[in-house]
Amino acid sequence: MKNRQEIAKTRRWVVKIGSALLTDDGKGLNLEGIATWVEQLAALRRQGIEVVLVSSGAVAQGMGRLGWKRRPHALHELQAAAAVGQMGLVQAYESHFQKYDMHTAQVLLTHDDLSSRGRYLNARSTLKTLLGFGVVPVVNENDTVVTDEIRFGDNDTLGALVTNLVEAELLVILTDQEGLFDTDPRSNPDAGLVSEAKANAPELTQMAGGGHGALGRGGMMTKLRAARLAARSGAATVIAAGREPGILGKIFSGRSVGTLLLPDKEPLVARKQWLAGHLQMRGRLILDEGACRVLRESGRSLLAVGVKEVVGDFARGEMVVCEDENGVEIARGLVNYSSEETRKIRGLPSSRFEETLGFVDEPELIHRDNLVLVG
Ligand SMILES: Nc1ncnc2c1ncn2[C@@H]1O[C@H](COP(=O)(O)OP(=O)(O)O)[C@@H](O)[C@H]1O
Ligand SMILES: N[C@@H](CCC(=O)OP(=O)(O)O)C(=O)O
Repeated sequence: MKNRQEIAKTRRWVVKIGSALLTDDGKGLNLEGIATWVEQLAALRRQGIEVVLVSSGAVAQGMGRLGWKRRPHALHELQAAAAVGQMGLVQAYESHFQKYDMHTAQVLLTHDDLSSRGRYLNARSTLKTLLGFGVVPVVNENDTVVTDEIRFGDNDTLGALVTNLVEAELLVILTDQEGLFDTDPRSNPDAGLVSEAKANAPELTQMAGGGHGALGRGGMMTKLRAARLAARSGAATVIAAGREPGILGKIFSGRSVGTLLLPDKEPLVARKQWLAGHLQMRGRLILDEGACRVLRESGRSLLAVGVKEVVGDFARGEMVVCEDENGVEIARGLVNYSSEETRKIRGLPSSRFEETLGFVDEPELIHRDNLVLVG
């Protein structure tokens, strides 16, 4: 994406709503706010945009339900509050989306889910399947099970990782400020709004250095970092005021609201670079002539039926090299089945996976989105 006019052409967004907005200055869950955001999200859906919602607010809502006045420090108490509060949070979203005949799905993620390759693929295919069914996934960190060291801590980072995961083109971070200012507007009334910048521009780091609000966790620094993470898969980020009426529609129509942080690369280029450069190869698949031709000429997914031999040990989600029978590398990709499973299903059509393995994941051995051609 190069400018705001291109936002209307995007098809998949991640929208993150922060604690600062959701918890109504500590007075419990901001149900009025939720009603207006859901209305706007439903309108986006009617424009053909698929949306993953990343919502904070579980801890604050749980504190309200348990009658606690102050945020506890003990991790187990925070985790208990989150478990109680998450119920209220998803209830609120589900009942509001129902008014628009839309379904929601609760998705709780930990850092492990996104850093382990196998779970990464699982989370990715579940989220994409939900989007395909027109469901709005409501994502939060799985506060109940995470330990201190591996907490995302703030949902900005989680929003960015989900953006990478589902290859969204836009990450929208709704917060209690109009966007990124050149200094913290809470402590400096003359602070000026940054309307547009490259996510990786070094001068932004100092601007975002202020603290965070009483209820939020990350402040602007984690939002800037999130924009930089999102840019790694070619997504743009808009940081904007959740309380401004119709804010999502304004962003969609290219109005100059909030801060637009642009990636350096287009999504496809970014993804292919990531696939090609950042992962260790774990094994090799030797393909027959037909499979080589299909990959080279039509850019389709690799099916097990075209695999002649499997070399090495790999797990689901790991990177493998695809070669022709003369050892010439054709492509690399993330494989949907382990080496042991692939040995059993090589040469077979996907209709026979279930009888052979006792289960079936994806019908493709390597999905074309996870495949990069070499040369
Ligand atoms: N340069 C800046 N521009 C805008 N806000 C900033 C800046 N530096 C720090 N902040 C603070 O970040 C807060 C928003 O972050 P946070 O409280 O974590 O919200 P959320 O819960 O929405 O993530 C603002 O209320 C503001 O005080
Ligand atoms: N997972 C936590 C949210 C963490 C949090 O507050 O993040 P943020 O909205 O980025 O300041 C919760 O639901 O309470």
